Amino acid sequence: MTRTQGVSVPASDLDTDLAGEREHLAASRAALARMRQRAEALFATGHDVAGDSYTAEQLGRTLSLRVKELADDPSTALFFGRLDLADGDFHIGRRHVTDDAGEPMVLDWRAPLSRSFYRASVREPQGVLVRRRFGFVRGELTSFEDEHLDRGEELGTASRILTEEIERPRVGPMRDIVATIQPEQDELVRADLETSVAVQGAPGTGKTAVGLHRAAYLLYLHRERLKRSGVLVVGPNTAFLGYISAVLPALGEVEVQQATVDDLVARGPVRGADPVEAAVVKHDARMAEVLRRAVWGRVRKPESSMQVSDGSYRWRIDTEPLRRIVDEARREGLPYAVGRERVRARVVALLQRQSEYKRGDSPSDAWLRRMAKAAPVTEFLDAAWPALTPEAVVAELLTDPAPAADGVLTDGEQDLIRWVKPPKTVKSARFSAADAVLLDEVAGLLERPAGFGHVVVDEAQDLSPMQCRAIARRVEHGSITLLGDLAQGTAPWAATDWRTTLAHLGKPDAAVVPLTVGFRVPAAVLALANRLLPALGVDVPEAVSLRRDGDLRVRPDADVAAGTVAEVRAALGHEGSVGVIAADADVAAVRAALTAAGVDLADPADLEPAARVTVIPASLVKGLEYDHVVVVEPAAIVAAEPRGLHRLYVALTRAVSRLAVVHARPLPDPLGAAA
Ligand SMILES: Nc1ncnc2c1ncn2[C@@H]1O[C@H](COP(=O)(O)OP(=O)(O)OP(=O)(O)O)[C@@H](O)[C@H]1O
Repeated sequence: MTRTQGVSVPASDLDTDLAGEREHLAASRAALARMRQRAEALFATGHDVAGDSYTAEQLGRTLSLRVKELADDPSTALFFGRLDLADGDFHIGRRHVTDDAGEPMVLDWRAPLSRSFYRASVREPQGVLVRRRFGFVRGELTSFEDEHLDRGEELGTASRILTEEIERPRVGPMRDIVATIQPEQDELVRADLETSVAVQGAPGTGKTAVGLHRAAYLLYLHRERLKRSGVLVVGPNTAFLGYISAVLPALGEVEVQQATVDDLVARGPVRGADPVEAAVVKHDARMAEVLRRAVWGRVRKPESSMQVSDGSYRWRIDTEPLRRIVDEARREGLPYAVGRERVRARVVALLQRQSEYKRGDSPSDAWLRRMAKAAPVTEFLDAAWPALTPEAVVAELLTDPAPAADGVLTDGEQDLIRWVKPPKTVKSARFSAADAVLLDEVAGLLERPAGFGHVVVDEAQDLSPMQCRAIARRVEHGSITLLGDLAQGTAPWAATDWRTTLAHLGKPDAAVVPLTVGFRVPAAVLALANRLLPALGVDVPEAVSLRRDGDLRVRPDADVAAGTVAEVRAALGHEGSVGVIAADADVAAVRAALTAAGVDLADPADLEPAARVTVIPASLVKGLEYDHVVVVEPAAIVAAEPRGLHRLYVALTRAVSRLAVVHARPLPDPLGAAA
């Protein structure tokens, strides 16, 4: 049963220790149940104790979240580690558990003291005498592993419990890694709230895991502040967001917003589509200047004086003061819509001064409001500083780009974005996904959006400059954790260096930190994928796999469908999930072949599917992983798009244990040469 490493104690002592730990686990579980009961009782009486309905609602919300947070999932370990320090020992787990007297039974992994669990080493023991890691099987404590740092014992990545955790078959959505966060990951997780950082990591180095744990850590440390502003996780698509959606709730965090960039900028349904060449222009950083001109180009120099009557008197403001008001407001650098109201307020202030002078006392608030809405004031504003909507600005630009784009975009680029058939009204315009990003840029010029305290951006290599700006607007006063791999960039505008991306995100000075230890892809599989790296045109460090176990098969087969069925059948002989990745256009045929062969297929959108086999288009597989991956016809995946080799690199690096490559056509060059 129990085998601890590096410790020379008799087996009976180990058993005693294990029994003691199990007792502590049972007592902690009971204490947690009592904490939950107390929270539930409070929840039930919340309405009676709250003074008014608003407070009752707030209190009810807080308490119901608290009840949710205190849920005990018997299948996961309540604690996974222990630190023996000179002045006592502490169990480290997913959340604080206290006994009835308020004494800690389990420390939250995010507490300052828990840091040593992840970082202490023989060289820097940080006061730790012994670090103990626990092994669990289905929530049952079955083993532990001690490192006597005080005696120079240190396991590092040789830890059996770490190895077992990494090699555990994957089923269902992504899991948290609190029990086994590695020191270089922990450094990123626990960076200050003010710190923005870009993490360049090869496939499977734990970037997504780091980003999610960082969000949980920041929420723990800055709960109140971040509750007000919010934390946002941006991912590449909804399949990915579904896959990661369980991690933060498992860590007790149920209030983090998760969105794709498209969700973030959506103002209405996407009803149009762009040819890729047009999308490339629309996503280019120069569009920011074009749109700035399109908006600010609407401000006109006042050409005439204004006369306003309040029923008793007629007031007049000359052209010159009106010009001054407009010029000054322009120079103040306010958002456009705020500037318009500023101009209105200053015009009314001039009228007020005249009235005071004439009448000898201040006009009433009602008078001020009436003047602000008076027809001549609004007419003046509409001419000098017209009210705008993002839709109207973008529609006008796409109908006739020249006024705003001349000198910024070439004639050819203007032709690409010009509508062939302009819509009759702005309302009937069929805006595309790329247009939504432009609409968002304009909305940001008109009014500043509310910002988040922290934003985690995953798969960031695929963000366009304009998408980066959309995120930047929402995190101007907050910080960013940027996660990505330049080698996995598949968008036409994919980043080739992080500095440029960071600049577009408004965090030009953020550090770029590499992660190179691979926790997913076995060494043999990684060796195959790494052959593609020199052809990908980016300068990134290779991952070094922690996994020696995996298996790689390359299967030339004139009948790809039959070969795929055979590989899937072989895969089903092992435990775990099976992902079949094919070029998007081939997916239907692959599904049909497997179904005809009697293989049950899971719906890719189903997070806890009954069937183990999922057929997934290459374009949607980013960020996901399966125990066994079958890549169908690499040549077709490469041929499907300009950055097809990058797409293939992504597909080949989804395997946790085994990869099979089935092909009838020759393998793409970098693979074929050495296969
Ligand atoms: N410290 C760790 N302990 C155990 N498992 C880990 C650790 N770090 C990462 N993993 C596991 O390795 C796998 C890959 O992690 P993750 O998806 O975060 O990598 P990634 O760098 O985002 O990969 P990709 O570039 O392919 O999106 C996941 O199953 C994750 O749980």
